[in-house]
Amino acid sequence: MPDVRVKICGLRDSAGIQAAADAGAAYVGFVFFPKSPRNVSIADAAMLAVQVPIGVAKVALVVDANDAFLDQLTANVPLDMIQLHGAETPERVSEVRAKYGLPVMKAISLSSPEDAHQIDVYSQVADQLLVDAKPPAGSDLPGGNGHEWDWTLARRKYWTRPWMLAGGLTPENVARAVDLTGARQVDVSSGVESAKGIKDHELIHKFVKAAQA
Ligand SMILES: O=C(O)c1ccccc1N[C@@H]1O[C@H](COP(=O)(O)O)[C@@H](O)[C@H]1O
Repeated sequence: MPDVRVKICGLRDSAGIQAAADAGAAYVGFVFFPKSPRNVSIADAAMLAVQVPIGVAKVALVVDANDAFLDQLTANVPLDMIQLHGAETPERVSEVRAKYGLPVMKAISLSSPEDAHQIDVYSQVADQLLVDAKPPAGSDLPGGNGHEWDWTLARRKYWTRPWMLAGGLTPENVARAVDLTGARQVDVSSGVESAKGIKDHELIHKFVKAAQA
């Protein structure tokens, strides 16, 4: 069985990128959402993206971004994937995919078995899915809240698109989450931070090791 592929999201500096790559991450994520403590500017991301080693995919996370922003982003930052983490409709997913010629990963939050219907809908249009927690009440962020959820909703699902498990994962619980769900890809942000927006390199290493144990 190949290793579980890990995405370290919300990187903001060269050292964090190096730590993720050294640990064996398959993806690194840059967050473009001003309300997030992990927000990066297009200029900073352009500088960071060229430092990402070949073989590690660079993912831009955006939330209901318009074309003007995506035009600027894709013109300036060499990317491998766009992650849509807002309320983008299936039509918008198709549009972004066609216009920018990059694979699109659509985030879907699950809090009940009925939400799984969204998986079928977005599987028709997205290249990958990211299955995440519903944000806790009062949060300004649609993701990145470190909120553990009922992973049994994603238990042993043979969805037709590649998918990533996210939401409240940590070095301590990721092995259990992988075991429970059968996820072959996992995504983390808060669980590898020492404070909001500050990545901890040791936690990054521990997380990748635990995910692949
Ligand atoms: O990380 C953020 O700040 C963020 C902001 C807006 C939308 C999504 C965001 N993060 C994504 O959510 C998952 C789960 O985060 P966590 O591990 O529970 O903190 C993260 O991996 C990002 O893909």
